[in-house]
Amino acid sequence: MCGPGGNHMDDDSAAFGGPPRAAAEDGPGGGEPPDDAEVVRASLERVRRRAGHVVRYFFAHLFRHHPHLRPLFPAVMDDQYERMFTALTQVVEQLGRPGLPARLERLGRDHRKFGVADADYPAVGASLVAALRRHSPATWDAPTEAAWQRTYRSIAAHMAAGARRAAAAGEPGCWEATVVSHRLHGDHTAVIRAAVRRPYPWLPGQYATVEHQDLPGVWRPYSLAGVTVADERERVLEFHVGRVPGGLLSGVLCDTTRPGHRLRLGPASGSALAPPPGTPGVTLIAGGTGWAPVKPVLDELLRRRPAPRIRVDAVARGEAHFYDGAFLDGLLRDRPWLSAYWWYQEQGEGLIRAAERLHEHLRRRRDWAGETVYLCGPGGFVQETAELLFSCGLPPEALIRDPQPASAARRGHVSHAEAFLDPSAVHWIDPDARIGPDARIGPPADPGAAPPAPATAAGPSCLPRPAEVRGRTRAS
Ligand SMILES: NC(=O)C1=CN([C@@H]2O[C@H](COP(=O)(O)OP(=O)(O)OC[C@H]3O[C@@H](n4cnc5c(N)ncnc54)[C@H](O)[C@@H]3O)[C@@H](O)[C@H]2O)C=CC1
Repeated sequence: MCGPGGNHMDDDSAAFGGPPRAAAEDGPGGGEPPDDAEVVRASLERVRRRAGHVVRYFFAHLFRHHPHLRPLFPAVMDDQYERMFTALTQVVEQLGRPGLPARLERLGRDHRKFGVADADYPAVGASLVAALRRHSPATWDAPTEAAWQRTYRSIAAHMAAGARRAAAAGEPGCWEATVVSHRLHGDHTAVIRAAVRRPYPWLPGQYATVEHQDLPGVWRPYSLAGVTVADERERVLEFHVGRVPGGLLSGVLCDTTRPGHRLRLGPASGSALAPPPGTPGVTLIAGGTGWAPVKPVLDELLRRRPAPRIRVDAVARGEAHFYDGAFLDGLLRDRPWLSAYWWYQEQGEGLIRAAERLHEHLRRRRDWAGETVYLCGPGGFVQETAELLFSCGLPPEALIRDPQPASAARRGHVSHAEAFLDPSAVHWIDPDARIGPDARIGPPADPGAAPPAPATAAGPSCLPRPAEVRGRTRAS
């Protein structure tokens, strides 16, 4: 399915293509004869440079033949074109991987928020094949069409199965939420709290897709920065939204959102969760609003018995951009043993100066053995920090992160010219990567656990207040 209104890659990522012939015939989890995947991959590669035309044709075909589907998509489709082709490419790359059927079922579950019905899947498949056929005049043949048909039927079957399972379990297609508070920090980051009137199952580290009443059909993923049980019926969800230049939803969420506005939320998704129990030492590294998923993971770690050794490193583009300072102050006041550093660039310094300070600090550490690192933030920041950690000796499996895959830019382009003009045009979070091999799955939080006793095993960098931390940082 092409993610009607779906604007994040998890909505769209498994939208087309899918498990190979054997999976279609044998049911979820079947084996893969390589031919369908190979044929489909080669066929997609041939239209890559005409991707812009392919996706426009696809949507025109879909809406011409099935006009009832048009309202499921955003009014302005430009963004959707790029996302659709990115998603299509991503799924095709994953064909034959063992995790794909389960991923597709999660995707089908998530698509319930759009109001997608079982009957819509064949319509999407027919338009997809029509668009590919139209743009491969010299190479399209009967075996290619048959491979696409089988692949698509299989993916649709898995998605529909996931949707049916969620419905049978009584899960709503989406959660209606009401904004209860909105705070804008440094004209850049909004902290939004929204209440839902029914249980919202989630785990620290997960994200939810969000739609605002003023932008129907525009869904974006935001990490859950916390879910508070207000009373028996009400849960309050916290989101941290950084303004994305030219972004649709982030602008509305930062600038015009007010208490009382209505949001809709998809189910909590993603598996870059807290490290497993028994992890002796955890370093939490956040850049900008990458703090959002780190906050509940930290909260969960602090509840553990015995508490692991915890170090926090938060990076921001300026002192005013530490938007959660009050929370952090409180945390450090109550837990003087907690090691926390804040890194930011001075006025006039380049954007990456703060990251460079953090990197100098990480380079000096010698205690990576047995350490688990949770890393989140801008794609470039995550990439560079991950490379640094590996060079310090951290094994890849000890890093939990939400990476933006290196190939994201390549996948995101919808026209030949764009690929050359702006080789790094894709900026949105890649939720699909969260369920890839880089993400590690941890246990649910233990909300009943008591707070940890002050630890004596704190490292040498135990600093009680951000101001002191910043002073120390500057000196380093
Ligand atoms: N779960 C997830 O994967 C989440 C990911 N994010 C991502 O984190 C980002 C946060 O954006 P903002 O808050 O606007 O952060 P920002 O643009 O203000 O950057 C924060 C800090 O990161 C460092 N940084 C930024 N780009 C860098 C680069 N290319 N190389 C080295 N250091 C760099 C800078 O030192 C900067 O001070 C967004 O891209 C968002 O998609 C945010 C929340 C959750």
